Amino acid sequence: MDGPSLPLNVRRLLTTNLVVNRLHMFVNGIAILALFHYRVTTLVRVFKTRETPLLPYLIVLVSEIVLTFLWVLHQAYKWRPVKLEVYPERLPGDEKLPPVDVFVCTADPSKEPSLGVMNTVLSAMALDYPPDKLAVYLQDDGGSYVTLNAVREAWKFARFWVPFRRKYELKFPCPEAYFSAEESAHERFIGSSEFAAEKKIIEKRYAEFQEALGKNSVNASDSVSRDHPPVIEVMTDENGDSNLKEMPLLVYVAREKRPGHPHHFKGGALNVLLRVSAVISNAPYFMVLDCDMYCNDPSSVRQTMCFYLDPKVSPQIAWVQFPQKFRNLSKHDIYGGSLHHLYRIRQGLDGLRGPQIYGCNFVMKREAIYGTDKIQKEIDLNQLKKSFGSSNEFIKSIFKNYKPLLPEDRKPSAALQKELQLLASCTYDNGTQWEKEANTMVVWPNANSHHSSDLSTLRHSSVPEEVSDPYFIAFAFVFLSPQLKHVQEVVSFGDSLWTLLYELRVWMMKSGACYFFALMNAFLHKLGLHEANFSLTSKVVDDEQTRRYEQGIYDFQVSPLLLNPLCSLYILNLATLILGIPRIFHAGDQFFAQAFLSFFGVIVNYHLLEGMFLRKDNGRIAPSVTLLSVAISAIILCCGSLLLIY
Ligand SMILES: O=c1ccn([C@@H]2O[C@H](COP(=O)(O)OP(=O)(O)O[C@H]3O[C@H](CO)[C@@H](O)[C@H](O)[C@H]3O)[C@@H](O)[C@H]2O)c(=O)[nH]1
Ligand SMILES: [Mn+2]
Repeated sequence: MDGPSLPLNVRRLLTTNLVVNRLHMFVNGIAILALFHYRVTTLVRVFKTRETPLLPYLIVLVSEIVLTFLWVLHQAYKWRPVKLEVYPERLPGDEKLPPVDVFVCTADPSKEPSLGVMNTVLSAMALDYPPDKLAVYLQDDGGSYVTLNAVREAWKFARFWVPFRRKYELKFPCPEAYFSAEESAHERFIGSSEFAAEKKIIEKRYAEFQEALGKNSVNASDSVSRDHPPVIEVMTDENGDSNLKEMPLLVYVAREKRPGHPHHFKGGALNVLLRVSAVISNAPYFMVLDCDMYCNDPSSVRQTMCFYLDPKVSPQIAWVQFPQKFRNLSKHDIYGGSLHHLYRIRQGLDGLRGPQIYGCNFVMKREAIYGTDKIQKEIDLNQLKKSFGSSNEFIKSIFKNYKPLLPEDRKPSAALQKELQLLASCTYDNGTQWEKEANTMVVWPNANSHHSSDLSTLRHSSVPEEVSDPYFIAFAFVFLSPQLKHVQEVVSFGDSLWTLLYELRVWMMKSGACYFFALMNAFLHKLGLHEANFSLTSKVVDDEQTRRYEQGIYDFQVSPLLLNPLCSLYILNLATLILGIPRIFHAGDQFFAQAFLSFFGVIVNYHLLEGMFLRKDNGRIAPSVTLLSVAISAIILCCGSLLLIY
């Protein structure tokens, strides 16, 4: 046995990366300063002599200030990269582990097929954790009987899957992943005939389960209701003779929905889950999963306990964030779906005060989100009601030693049912502090909010420079050094060089489309002209799209609104390159840098050119989008020429 003094987690400094990062920061910083020196002196000269129009210089200066500001902020990610290591095998015995509640959110069985959602639920139930300390809640924002039936089926299948996973220590807690993974052929008990026989039975049961869900999912979209009372069902065995202690708790929750009542999307769903679970299991920790994010490793919750049970680390942390890992990525990961740039950022954040929350796949302290570590015993009850709403039971649950109300047979008493109806009602948190703070805390769509940190100096040099000018070197350096740094990061992370191109493309596409609209949204929201909105991502697999993705062909079947700015920029860039070529021949190296940057943009984003003009398949950019973009870029080009004249 390992002695108690062995650490549960270790923070290893990535020294080589740290040195490379800081050196790069220093040198690149000096080059940026040189660039600003050049800019300011040129600007002063132009201002005095008025030899050329002033405006383009000012625009470039402002964009450079913004980019430099972003660059400086991003250096935090690189300041102190560390790697966290955990040793779950050193954790104390099961009796000392704290309970954990798992929250899974789903919203619409026609866009989020039941089989996938139930696989997420099953993967959480099959985690390597004491079953009497694990409770899985599925919150159904569709209020759909299709989902409720699917949970009942999942419970039946889980009765076999959970003990099977545990008995044979399978590496995949998610049945779908287990049955489709090649690695499952290397499981520990693969040689045993008993295992083989049992596996066969489970496989058959899984096939039956799949079939049942298939039948159940007919009319999935009609089953969705936006006007219904709360429905909460704790799964249990009807005959009551089996040993429930060996199964984690499984609870279906559909919070009340009424037209005209804001429901705050996933944030609202999580709030209801926090309240409902408080009176059922009230675990001090909760894990949040999106319905398509199954647990990939049976030990994941144990891994988080390596932080929470470490008395030195635990008081300083509110959550432990897992990386999101995607299955079925194609060889050419054209959309950067591996999210490795986020992994790299995480190493930096771990070295500071820890990562941001990604919106799912994290384990959080209940206390941290309640803010209750500050509550003193003597606090006034009315004060608490202002924060936590009117339920006495919920308020009692905040204090230590609270015993949740669910009896051992998992059949809620009438009193508990009444409490649950109250806690899952859509008006529960009206007027409370909770409504003001917590709903907005989780609801903000945070996907796509991460920049690829390495690239923000990309467009730094963009105004006439002669190759022979000494400042040209500074410009060239500021352009090249982030690219080289990006190469170093990608390669040292073990990714292929293609990743460079794909990450660059995704970054440019996000900048030209997503960030642009996000900015507009933020402005409109500030002006009160726009309500926060959320449209559910469809998880239904489209064969044609999958085929294109496998072949590394971009799919442009998205809203034209997103494509227009991107295509207009591309065409603009292409046009200036073509129009500028004769000038390069006349004026020689004076335009080299400009021409090179345009050329770089055209080449990196070649997939847009292809999508607009060369492809014929359904995934191409619609001709109407191309036409509109040509028109927009022509207008910008004309305006630009006018600007240059004055
Ligand atoms: O009204 C709603 C809308 C969504 N969801 C659920 O929220 C999750 C995320 O929705 P999805 O459409 O998959 O959003 P994505 O853009 O893929 O998700 C990103 O953005 C979300 C919102 O910030 C984060 O929660 C996710 O972790 C992050 O991956 C899913 O399980 C949904 O079922 C609800 O429960 N109620
Ligand atoms: Mn999602």
